[in-house]
Amino acid sequence: MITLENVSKTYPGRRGSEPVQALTEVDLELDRGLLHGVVGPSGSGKSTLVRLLNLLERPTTGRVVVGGQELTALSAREVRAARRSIGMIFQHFNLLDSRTALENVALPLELAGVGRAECRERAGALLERVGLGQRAAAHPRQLSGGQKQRVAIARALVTDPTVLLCDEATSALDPATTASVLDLLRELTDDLGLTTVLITHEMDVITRAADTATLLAEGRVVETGPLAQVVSPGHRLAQTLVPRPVRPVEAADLPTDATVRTVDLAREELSTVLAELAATGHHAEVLAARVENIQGARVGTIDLAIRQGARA
Ligand SMILES: Nc1ncnc2c1ncn2[C@@H]1O[C@H](COP(=O)(O)OP(=O)(O)OP(=O)(O)O)[C@@H](O)[C@H]1O
Repeated sequence: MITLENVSKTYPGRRGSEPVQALTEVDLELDRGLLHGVVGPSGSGKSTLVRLLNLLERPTTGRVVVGGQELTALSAREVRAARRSIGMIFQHFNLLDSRTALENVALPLELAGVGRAECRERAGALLERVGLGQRAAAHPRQLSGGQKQRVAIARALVTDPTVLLCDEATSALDPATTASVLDLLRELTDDLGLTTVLITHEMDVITRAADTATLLAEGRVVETGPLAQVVSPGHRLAQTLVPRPVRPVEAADLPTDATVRTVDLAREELSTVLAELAATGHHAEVLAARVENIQGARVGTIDLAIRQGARA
């Protein structure tokens, strides 16, 4: 559905400084109808990558193919037409405060020349779909962050796109609102058969909503694959996404003569560690643990207190 082939992006240097290599030889296949998460530290190229998918930025080299159409081979006019099948939402919503929620959602239809009655009807139906039917007449300043993002989602979907791009769409929201917006994106992806690409620096966002995960570092794809696969032992993403105990182990937690051994389920099996400890005559006790089930894979960490000798 979305293919990046050997894509590199270099920005010209600002005011005489060196050019910035934001992406280097990126190859990526994102299947239709799934929610794809892209994570990576600040400056790793996430925003650049998502902006290449609707040619808000042009790659320096390489091909971008979306829905069978090679965007990088189209004229400027053809790109504008192709963008109608690609919706986008942003961290700061980008709504017009002079317009009501309904008028914001209707804007892309107005710009496409759709008649007033149809604009209102389609925009109204989408506002209902995102749970804001009652707030159609409100202006953005009268809405909460989560409600504003729902309006932005409705606006992005009003032209019936097949692809939805989300650039840090939950980064300005509190955890509970983030969860409800992610659940909505998940639901819309499934119900409308969208291909959704979600860029984030928050790992929880990926584990809650995504079908696949891609890790970027310094402009390169380090790892990509189905979520259940990349959280299993031996994967870089497993180490990044793995939950840690809420509170580190403190000396007061520790029985006398004990040492702490942290078992990272992304790297090793608990049963193997326990068997090895038993074989060498050690006794293990759980001090702290945080383990989650991510699409059938158990990930997390367990802090054990280890003592020589069998249980007293
Ligand atoms: N328009 C631009 N001109 C010059 N350099 C840019 C431009 N946009 C991004 N960059 C640089 O390209 C690199 C990748 O930036 P990008 O915004 O894609 O990363 P990111 O992973 O989204 O970071 P963040 O999480 O901080 O938003 C960075 O070094 C950044 O400074």
